[in-house]
Amino acid sequence: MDDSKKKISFIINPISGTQGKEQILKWLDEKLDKSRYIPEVIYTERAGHAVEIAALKAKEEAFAVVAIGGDGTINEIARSLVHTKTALGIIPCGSGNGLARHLQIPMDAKKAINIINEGLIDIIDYGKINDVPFFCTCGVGFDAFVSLQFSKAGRRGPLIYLEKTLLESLKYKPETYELEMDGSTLRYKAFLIACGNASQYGNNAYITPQATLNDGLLDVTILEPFTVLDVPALSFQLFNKTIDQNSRIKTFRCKTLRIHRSKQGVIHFDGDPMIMGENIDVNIIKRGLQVIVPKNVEKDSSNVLQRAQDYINGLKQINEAILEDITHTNRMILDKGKEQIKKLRKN
Ligand SMILES: Nc1ncnc2c1ncn2[C@@H]1O[C@H](COP(=O)(O)OP(=O)(O)OP(=O)(O)O)[C@@H](O)[C@H]1O
Repeated sequence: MDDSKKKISFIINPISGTQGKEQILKWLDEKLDKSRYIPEVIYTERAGHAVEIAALKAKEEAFAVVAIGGDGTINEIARSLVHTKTALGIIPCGSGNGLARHLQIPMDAKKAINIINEGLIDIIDYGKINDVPFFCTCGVGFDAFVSLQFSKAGRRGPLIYLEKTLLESLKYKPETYELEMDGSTLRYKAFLIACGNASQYGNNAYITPQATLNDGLLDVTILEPFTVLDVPALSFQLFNKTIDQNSRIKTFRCKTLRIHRSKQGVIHFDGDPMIMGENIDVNIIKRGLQVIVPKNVEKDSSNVLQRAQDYINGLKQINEAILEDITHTNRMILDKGKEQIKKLRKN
């Protein structure tokens, strides 16, 4: 074996996102720099499998393990790579791709393979919610609640996520939380508390717009209860990277955060739900993960046009979800009406 070549493993999550993975495998075969890398491809067989594969590769001191999946797959791989010599690579293939978008890794798999060929490494922070690592965002409240609903939904993709979000937001009741941050304590009634290592949930929805991956700090966004009138501004600002300017939003930056709530409930880490107790500790571990990153990144690549396009795409999806919901609601009202007429006729 040629010792100058580096071992690199590609882990494919077959259920991530909506895109087929066969084409990516073809491009890998065509485009990966074989003079530099000795590649292997492994498909995950179940949730959690990528944690085991990545741990084995880190033990073998492979140069990198590349996630072909979304933030959930990245989370499983990266948690086994923290504080090792093995870097994380990403070929974005999920529904949201929050970490890849933050790092400006192209959504086009061919371009993402080129970045792996260049092999430039950066070292980034990661976070922990209680003992569970996260790399993008974690949180409590409505977004955690939706991630639980989403995991049960069976179908994946951004539209179904939005559809679920709209339906559930009508029923969701904000909770009161006590927050301890670097020595001070505050109480908030909040719709959600989002903690960002990176700036977005995915799909360019910037919930912690000022977060950076190398400041050793946690960016916290608290969304206080809001009315239907606030929704257009909130959704525009979410995609426009300016949600921190909304009057319903409070933002903080801290090293450690303790969230206390009245009862146990759901949290999310990188979009995956988990039940946790009343006390939740969130903190950032500085410079814990090596990642393959693009060479040329713009300071703020999402220019006004790109953001406007993201916003319009978001609105289109929301409209489609609302239409589908209205049709469904109308159908239910109609069915109920028919039943009542039947009953009246019988009486
Ligand atoms: N072979 C498999 N079968 C079933 N589930 C799997 C398998 N491999 C991985 N998983 C699980 O699939 C979940 C979803 O994967 P992932 O988050 O990468 O995709 P996504 O949800 O479409 O993208 P994103 O998180 O970017 O929105 C992960 O939490 C992981 O545990």
